[in-house]
Amino acid sequence: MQKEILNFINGEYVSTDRWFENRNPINNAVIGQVAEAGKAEVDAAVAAAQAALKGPWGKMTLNQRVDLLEALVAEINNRFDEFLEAECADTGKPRSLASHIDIPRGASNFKAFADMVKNVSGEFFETATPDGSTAINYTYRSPVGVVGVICPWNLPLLLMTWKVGPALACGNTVVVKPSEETPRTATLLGEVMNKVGIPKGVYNVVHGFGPNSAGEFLTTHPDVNALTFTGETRTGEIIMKAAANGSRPISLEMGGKNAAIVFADADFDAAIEGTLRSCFANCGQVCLGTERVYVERPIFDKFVAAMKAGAENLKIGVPEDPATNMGPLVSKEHQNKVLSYMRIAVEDGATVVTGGGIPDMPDHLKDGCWVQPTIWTGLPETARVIKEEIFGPCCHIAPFDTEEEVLEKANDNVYGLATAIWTTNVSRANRVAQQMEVGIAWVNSWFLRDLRTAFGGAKQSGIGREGGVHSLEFYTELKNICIKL
Ligand SMILES: NC(=O)c1ccc[n+]([C@@H]2O[C@H](COP(=O)([O-])OP(=O)(O)OC[C@H]3O[C@@H](n4cnc5c(N)ncnc54)[C@H](O)[C@@H]3O)[C@@H](O)[C@H]2O)c1
Ligand SMILES: O=C/C=C/C=C(\O)C(=O)O
Repeated sequence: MQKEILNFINGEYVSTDRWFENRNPINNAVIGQVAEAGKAEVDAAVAAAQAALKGPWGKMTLNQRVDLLEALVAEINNRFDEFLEAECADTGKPRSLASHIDIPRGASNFKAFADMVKNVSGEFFETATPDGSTAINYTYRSPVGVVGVICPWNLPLLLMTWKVGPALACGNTVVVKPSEETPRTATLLGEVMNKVGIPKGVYNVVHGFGPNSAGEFLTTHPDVNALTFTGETRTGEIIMKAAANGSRPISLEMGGKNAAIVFADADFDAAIEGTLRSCFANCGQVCLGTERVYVERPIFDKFVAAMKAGAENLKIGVPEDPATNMGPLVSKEHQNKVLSYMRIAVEDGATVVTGGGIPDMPDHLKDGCWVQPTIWTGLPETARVIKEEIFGPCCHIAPFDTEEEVLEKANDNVYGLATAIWTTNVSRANRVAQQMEVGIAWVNSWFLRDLRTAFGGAKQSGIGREGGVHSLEFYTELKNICIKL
């Protein structure tokens, strides 16, 4: 396990004289030191990214780029176990989860966008001209240039490559600022970039924090042509303001307070399995996860009882234990935030169906960032744990009687990222999904991902859509060329 985690600039690992701690959330032990990038390092990374655009990378054909991206996929898979160990060390998440979601998607994101750029077509019009002749009009896409990529800590490799994949596929270069909580896999990817022959300067990594650190230095850098961010809405607003200087495009994937809606005619077992996953997977640290569950009254009591049993059956433990279903939260800071909401729920009069505190852990894990999977009922819709994003393994379950009522409640939130609707009535599923004010609606499923589909949030959950051809809108500059014949 790497003890010193360095920046990756212009194809080389770069140290600095400022270090911050890298901790493992299962026991909060310091497992490494991270070299914090200052303004000089961010300037060097941006300059390297600019130079690469004018160097071999900028001169490559689409097919040459696609071949390199496909080589990236193969090499990430060759080093699968190293990425797995690094991701689990940073996050404490179960290996069973990271080996099925985080690392495979870390590779397949590159494949998805290599395929997309290979197969996407443009526009062509034959235009009659006033002089009786014709002209042809067609579109041509160019890279936007240097893309600043700011990433969160919950799915570090997946969410970083979800941005770097299309950016590189479209011929851009990137400067990545991973979360300070989870620096390892983005750093390891630098070795893979060098190994497969991605030219130096195409992929750069600068470590640090937000304000007055690498994050701010990157988002305010005048030579960064576009900014893509995934993280909290408040942070996204700050970055949006920074992007305004120089009128730079932004792509924002932000917070959520997602609702699951369970109708009485749902496949009960499927709804329980899917809702348990959407509430507790990744210790509830998934932006698409559920923190509000609305259940049609006839099955409410049975549903709450089944959710309680499922939550209490979750094995909380360390990544390497194959029986582990749920790991810790990412940090002490986040653990304190989630525990504060558990206190707030009780103060507001919630019935604690299960959880609400810290699980008993063996002595060697007692200092970890653990929290119990928690279910509440009985709160009014105005309660803070129903309005505010907690980003932990907790949900409030409430009954409803009509479609109109549940739509009103589910949509009454500043966020609008995702929803999961459980019903066997397809017409109702379609009707309800269309009326949900979100970017992503799953029916009888959750987190089922086709990377060609549009992905993003409505309201305060995001700006823009990425995925498939939708990523072209952000990662390319579209030009119309008109030739008079
Ligand atoms: N919509 C999505 O697809 C999606 C996906 C994952 C996570 N999220 C959201 O992310 C949040 C959890 O992640 P987080 O705690 O890392 O978010 P965060 O906003 O605290 O940090 C995200 C990143 O922004 C950086 N940052 C912070 N302040 C900055 C500033 N002023 N300038 C530049 N960079 C700055 C951080 O260092 C980090 O790398 C949750 O709200 C979750 O909903 C959304
Ligand atoms: O925590 C948020 C998860 C986001 C997932 C994706 O962006 C994806 O699946 O592409």
